[in-house]
Amino acid sequence: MSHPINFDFSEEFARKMDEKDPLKEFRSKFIFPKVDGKTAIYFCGNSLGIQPKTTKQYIQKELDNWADLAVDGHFYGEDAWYHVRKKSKPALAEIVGAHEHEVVAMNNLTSNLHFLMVSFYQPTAEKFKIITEAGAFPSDMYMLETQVKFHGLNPDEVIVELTPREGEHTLRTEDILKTIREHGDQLALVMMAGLQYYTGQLFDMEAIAKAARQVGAYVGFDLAHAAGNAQLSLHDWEVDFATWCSYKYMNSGPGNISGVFVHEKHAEKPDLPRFAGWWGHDEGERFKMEKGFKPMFGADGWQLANSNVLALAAHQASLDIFLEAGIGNLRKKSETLTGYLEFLIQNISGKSGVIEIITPKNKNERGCQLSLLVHKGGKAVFDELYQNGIVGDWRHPNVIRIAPTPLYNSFTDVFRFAQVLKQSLLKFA
Ligand SMILES: Cc1ncc(COP(=O)(O)O)c(C=O)c1O
Ligand SMILES: Nc1c(O)cccc1C(=O)C[C@H](N)C(=O)O
Repeated sequence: MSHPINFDFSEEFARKMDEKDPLKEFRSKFIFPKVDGKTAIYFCGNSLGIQPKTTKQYIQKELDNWADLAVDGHFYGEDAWYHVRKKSKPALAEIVGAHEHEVVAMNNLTSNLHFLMVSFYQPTAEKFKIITEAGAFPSDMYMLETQVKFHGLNPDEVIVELTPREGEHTLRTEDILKTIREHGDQLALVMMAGLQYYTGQLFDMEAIAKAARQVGAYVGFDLAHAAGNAQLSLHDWEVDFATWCSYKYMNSGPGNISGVFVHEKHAEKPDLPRFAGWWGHDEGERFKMEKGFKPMFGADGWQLANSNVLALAAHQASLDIFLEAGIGNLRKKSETLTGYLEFLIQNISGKSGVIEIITPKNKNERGCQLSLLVHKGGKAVFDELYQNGIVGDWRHPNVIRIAPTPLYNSFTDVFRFAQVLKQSLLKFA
């Protein structure tokens, strides 16, 4: 069992923590952006992860293959593109806690949400409701709203939003489960974030999946903020489906490829509705160019189009770093790093309460991100942080999100952030 760490306020403490950090070398594998010509302290991996130094070389290799082989690159060479999707599977399976046949990298997150809804939202007169969290990321809201309308239904009658109790910022698991049971008879689907983008709350996906199953509803998660951040066991939790993006904690580049998980219990259901394309069709017969869609086994059967090779190359550069670091080791450091950030912020805000951390205190209910509700001078405080080279993000109306990532952030980064925060509060709050 690991011992709790006695955090302290000195720079010396941060330096010592960095010295003994078993993952400290990983920082040097990344390129840090600059603010006003100076290297930034980057806490925005929850929006866009930074670039691994190896990304260029991974992409260059595929550019060379393309230049040298052109169309032959699909079938020849050590990394023939026809099978390129297989390469990312071991790392993705480890990151989300799945079997390799349950995951595949493809498309973008919002597109995948729509495609998975086609399979897992089949409303009937009896079972038609969808439970989701209130204040979900807008793309998810628009996706649900338009999916419901596509079935000729009224979103106000179908979508049940989970809201925190009066005076609280996050959801209680017991309330989520109660809502699932209350709507059980009419519930078709629970479709929500695994980790909420605004509050940083990590939901108890295992309990939610179990409750949904007990009332005969499917369960799917948007893991944009959870994949590569929290430890996940999608297979064991019996989640039906999930999807995520790779440009946040997975550092694969702006807008880069998404991933999907489909539980193996759905691996061989050719009759499950889906919007298909040739890349989901049995790969042994794909080039027969015949009528009659035969889905591939598992998540691969949800692919539509041939793989985006350059996107996958950038993705792989980052996944290889993840495999080397190990998701368990990353999570261990992450808990300590975020605990340290919390400790320093609480001390700075003190009795004034000018900063309220709305992310849950319990480490099992959060990832690396802390969401700071700034009660006074919020935007000015945020701007001051930025002018001092600290990159977090501002989320309307009054939240600063700070996400120290275990791959490339240090304890000293967190210490420096706290110092600037203290100055900024003195000036503006
Ligand atoms: C929770 C969540 N859902 C959806 C999206 C949209 O993702 P994309 O634009 O990659 O489809 C994001 C981030 O932009 C997100 O954080
Ligand atoms: N993808 C983004 C973009 O192109 C511009 C600005 C922000 C984003 C994001 O990904 C936002 C992110 N999902 C969030 O949690 O705020």
